[in-house]
Amino acid sequence: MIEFQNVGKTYRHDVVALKDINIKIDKGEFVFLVGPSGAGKSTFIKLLLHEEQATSGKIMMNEDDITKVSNRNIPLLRRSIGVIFQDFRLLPNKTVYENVAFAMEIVEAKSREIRRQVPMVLGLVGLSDKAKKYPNELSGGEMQRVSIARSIINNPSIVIADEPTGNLDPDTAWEIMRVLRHINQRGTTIIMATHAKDIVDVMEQRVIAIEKGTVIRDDKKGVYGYED
Ligand SMILES: Nc1ncnc2c1ncn2[C@@H]1O[C@H](COP(=O)(O)OP(=O)(O)OP(=O)(O)O)[C@@H](O)[C@H]1O
Repeated sequence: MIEFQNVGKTYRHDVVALKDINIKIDKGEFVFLVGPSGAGKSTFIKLLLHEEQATSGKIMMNEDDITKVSNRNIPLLRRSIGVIFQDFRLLPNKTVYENVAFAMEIVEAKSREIRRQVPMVLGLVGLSDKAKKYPNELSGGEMQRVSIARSIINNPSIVIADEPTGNLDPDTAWEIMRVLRHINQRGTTIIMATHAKDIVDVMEQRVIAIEKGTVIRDDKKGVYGYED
């Protein structure tokens, strides 16, 4: 469960990115975050990851107020959240298998666990036959599936996807959405910031629209609602 209580974020020089945000997201929800460029979507995500500090308010994640988390515990917080980016961010000198395994190595998982989990998760995203390939031998859709595998390998309760289909053609984008929906159906909360109108309109999931730093819509089965 995630809850924003009266959350505001003002950057330097009085740039107000978010003001008085009140949002509750339950475990297992699939949420689209939409809004024009500069509306505050990335800031919302950065606050969840503790990459930026809220200026006011509380952000509850499960039972904890993460605005109060100590520096020592930030890595632990980040581990409970998987992240997927538009530009994949894979390690070019590691194979598909190694890219995913690396996310387990940094949390000091046992080798036996790694050997068991990585093939399972690669199977889940449909990449079992690409385990030995390097990122430059993959298509965009395959690279994004590696990044999804990496995001879920440590079993986070939440996955945040920031424009995950932004670099993909429409068919490949839908492949990625099927994988994300599958992960959501296994119980993982998904928060996806996107400008992909077609995807939002067809998926009929919760849509939170942010404009000029405030939530202007929050619909259970929402639509994109913009022309771009
Ligand atoms: N580090 C920063 N310092 C100062 N202002 C910032 C910083 N990051 C973002 N902003 C400002 O905060 C506001 C919200 O930006 P944010 O990146 O959250 O928007 P966004 O909705 O993610 O946009 P996009 O769809 O283009 O990614 C904008 O006015 C932006 O210029």
